Amino acid sequence: MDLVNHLEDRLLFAVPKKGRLYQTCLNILKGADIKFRRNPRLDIALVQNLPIALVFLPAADIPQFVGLGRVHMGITGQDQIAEARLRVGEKLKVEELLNLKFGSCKLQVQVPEKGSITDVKQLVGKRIVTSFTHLARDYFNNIEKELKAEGKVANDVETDITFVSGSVEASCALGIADGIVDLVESGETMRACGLMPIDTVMETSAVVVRSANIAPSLKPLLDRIVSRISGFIVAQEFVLVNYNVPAEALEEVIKITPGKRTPTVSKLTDPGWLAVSSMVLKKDVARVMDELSQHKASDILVLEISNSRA
Ligand SMILES: Nc1ncnc2c1ncn2[C@@H]1O[C@H](COP(=O)(O)OP(=O)(O)OP(=O)(O)O)[C@@H](O)[C@H]1O
Ligand SMILES: O=P(O)(O)OC[C@H]1O[C@H](OP(=O)(O)OP(=O)(O)O)[C@H](O)[C@@H]1O
Repeated sequence: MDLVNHLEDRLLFAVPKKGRLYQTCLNILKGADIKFRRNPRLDIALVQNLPIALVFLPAADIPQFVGLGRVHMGITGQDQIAEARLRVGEKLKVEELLNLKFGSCKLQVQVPEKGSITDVKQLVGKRIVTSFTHLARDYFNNIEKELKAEGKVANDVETDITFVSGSVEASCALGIADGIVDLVESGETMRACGLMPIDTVMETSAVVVRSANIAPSLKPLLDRIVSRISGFIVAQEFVLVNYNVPAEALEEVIKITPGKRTPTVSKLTDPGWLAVSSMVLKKDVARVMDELSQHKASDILVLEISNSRA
C-alpha cells in the first residue's frame, strides 16, 4: 500500500521506535485501544480503528518532528524536549500535555569514582562526553560564567563537549573524557563503569506532547486519545480496595482510603456495617491494608483496574 497517500486527514502520532520507552509505549497504545499492524520494515503504521497514523521514530527526534509541526503529537522524554529546545530554538513549538510517569531518570554529571574530581567546577575547561550536547553546553556555560565573574578561571577557558550517541559511560575509561553527562535510573550502569554522580542537570520522565499548530479539525481526536492514555495511566497506578467496616469506624477508615476523588460508601444488609470502595495507589496498598485491619475493617479485597476514565 502507498502509505504516504493514506496519511492525509489522519492524526500523526510519533512513538519511540526502540529503546527504553518502546515497550511501555506499545502497552499504552493497546490500553488506549489503538489497533495497528506494523510491517517491521516500515516506520509508519495506519491505525485500523481510528483515523490515526503511527510514526515510529527515535525518541531524540520526536520533539523536532512534533515541534516543527511534521507530526501532530508524540511520546518522548522531557530530556529530549529540553535538548531539542536548545538545539532548535524558538521555532520549536511543542506543548507537554501529560506526564506518563515512566521513563523516569536523572541526567547527571558523572566522574570516575577513583579520580580527583569531586565538584563540577573542577570540570570547567576539561573534556565532557554526552548525547545531550546542548543541555551540557548550557549547564557548563553557566558554571563557566560564574567562575569567570569570580576571576577563578581565564576568560578564554571553555569546557570541551563531545557528542556520542550511546555507551557514554565508557568514555572516561577509554580516556576520551574527564566527565560525562548521561542518564541514570537505577545507577547500575554508572557503578559498573566506576563512575559517581556529582550533580543533576535535570530530572525527566516520558510525556505526551503535541504540536502547537494543529488543525482544529484534528483537535477532538487528539483530546480523545490523550484522555484514553490518561485513563490507562491512572489504571496502572491505582488498585481498587473494597472492604466492610462497622459504621462507627467509618470516619477513621476514610482517612486511610480517601480515594482519588472520594470513596464510595454503600449500606450492607446488616445495619451496623458499611461497604467501602476506594482507589488506592499501588505503591501504598500494603500499608493501607495493614492500617485498615487495625481500624476494624474486614473482608478487604484488592482489585486490579484494567482501565479508567476521569
Ligand atoms: N535507564 C533509563 N531509565 C528510564 N528512562 C530512560 C533510561 N534511559 C533512557 N530513558 C528515557 O528514554 C529515552 C530514550 O532513551 P534510549 O537510550 O532508550 O533511546 P535510544 O537511544 O533511542 O535507544 P537505544 O539506546 O536503544 O539506541 C531517554 O531520552 C530518556 O527519556
Ligand atoms: O541507571 P541505569 O538503570 O543503569 O540506566 C542508565 C542507562 O540507561 C540508558 O542507556 P541504555 O541502556 O538505554 O543504552 P545506551 O547507553 O545505548 O543509550 C542511559 O544512557 C544509561 O546508560
